[in-house]
Amino acid sequence: MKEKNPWHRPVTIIITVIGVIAIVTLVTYGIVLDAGSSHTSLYIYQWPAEKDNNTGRVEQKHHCQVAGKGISSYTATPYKAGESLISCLKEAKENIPQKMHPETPLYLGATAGMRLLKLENSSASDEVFKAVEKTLRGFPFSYQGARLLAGQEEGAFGWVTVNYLDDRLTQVSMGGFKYTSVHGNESAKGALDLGGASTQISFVSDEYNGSESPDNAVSFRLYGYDYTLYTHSFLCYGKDQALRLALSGPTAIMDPCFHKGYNETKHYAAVYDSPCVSDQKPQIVSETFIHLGGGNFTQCQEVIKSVFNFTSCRYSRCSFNGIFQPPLQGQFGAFSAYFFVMNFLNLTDTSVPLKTVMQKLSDYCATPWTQVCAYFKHDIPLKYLAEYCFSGTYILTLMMEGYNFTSETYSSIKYIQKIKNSDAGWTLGYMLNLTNMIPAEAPDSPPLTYTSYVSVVTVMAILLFVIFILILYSLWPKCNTEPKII
Ligand SMILES: Nc1ccn([C@@H]2O[C@H](COP(=O)(O)OP(=O)(O)OP(=O)(O)O)[C@@H](O)[C@H]2O)c(=O)n1
Ligand SMILES: [Ca+2]
Repeated sequence: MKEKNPWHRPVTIIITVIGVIAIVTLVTYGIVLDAGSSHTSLYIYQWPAEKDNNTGRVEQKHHCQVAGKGISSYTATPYKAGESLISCLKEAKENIPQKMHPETPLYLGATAGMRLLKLENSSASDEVFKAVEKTLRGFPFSYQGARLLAGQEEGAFGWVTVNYLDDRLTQVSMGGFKYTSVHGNESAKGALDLGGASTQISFVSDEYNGSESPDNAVSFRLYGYDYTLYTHSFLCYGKDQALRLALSGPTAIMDPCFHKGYNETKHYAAVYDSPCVSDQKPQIVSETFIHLGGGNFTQCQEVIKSVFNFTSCRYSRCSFNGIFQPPLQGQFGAFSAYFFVMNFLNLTDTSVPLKTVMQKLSDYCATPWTQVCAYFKHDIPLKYLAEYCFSGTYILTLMMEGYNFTSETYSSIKYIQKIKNSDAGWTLGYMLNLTNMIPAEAPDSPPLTYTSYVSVVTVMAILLFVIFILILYSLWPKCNTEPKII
């Protein structure tokens, strides 16, 4: 008779299946959509399920870039704002085990593009949110809302993300003694986020406790430490809106921030249909203007300086436009467009002296447009390509003139895109906050990363399985080979 394979026994199969399911369900997921002014991104995060409220480390599992522009661009056809999200949501379904869909929280946060639309046409912004909500509710996840983030939240959650991923918020426990590796104000890292329509600066400073300009203060208690964060979001000072501000000045015809030889006919509407510049629209009949490049870094700096107002400050000190800012302190992580632009320009190394950085940017701006085009046109869309001289100059001017970094403190900035495979940005901090994932008090045990947690659980599951098989084997009825004595 054919010997029965023990793997075919129902009990073995059931135990194996339960084991596999147990490993899979030990992971929890969360989805955040970042509805930015220029585009929307979907992020899937994962973390060990048993550690929701403790030290579990959240990691980015998947990123999907929604095709097309940001949701605020769909004012004429709001339903298309909803439709634009479908393909990334389908990707999310594929990337999260089906069983986990109903308990996966789904958030959408909109930033400066929708802030501007709300200012301009509040009912149009409501229509876009309705359309987006309809799409999100049509997916099997646990929909938690689509809302407009305040500039302060955007800045503060970006700061939380950077410091969480950098392990700057936790305490480490070793052999029963707790010691603090890095904590509190001295070691927290500031966050600089540059979007298309707004820009955020957030940092902790010993000289800021929130009493001066309280609107700029955000207080947290995280892992047993109190933080009072200074944060400000400048609406209209993201790089796309700042370009409009610069273009709307008197130098619109010969623009030193574009390469020599650049010559494009543009619609005035493309510059002025934004609340950031609508009051500056020239009273002329013509619908178009010719945008000519001058390719001069120094003149470009002057044009950009003119978009900042340094004349009045009713506080002890200000950045620009009369906004309070305490003295800069510590290291800074600069992400989003700060990274995209400086990475393209090959200028992310901040140990290079600022003077050299400026010289390199100046050389780049002076390169004729035909030469820039010929070199990069196969890799970079022409619209992006045309703007890098402006964007690089804007970044340096914003940092040096706006935020008061100096050639000495420039090296305290690090241009970053990802930290440990998770993108720097507000989305992770937003989700950590809404899922109560960062406790106010310090946990007793040291944090375990998601990967090490799953490894430990997998090893334990395999061990248990082996023990189970051994027990089963020992209880198995055996053939007695010895001759029976009758
Ligand atoms: N590889 C890339 C990707 C984006 N950009 C530009 O970077 C800017 C900002 O992008 P992002 O940080 O994604 O801004 P949003 O989140 O869309 O805008 P906001 O935060 O202001 O809502 C945009 O001008 C975009 O065109 C770029 O130059 N290179
Ligand atoms: Ca953004």
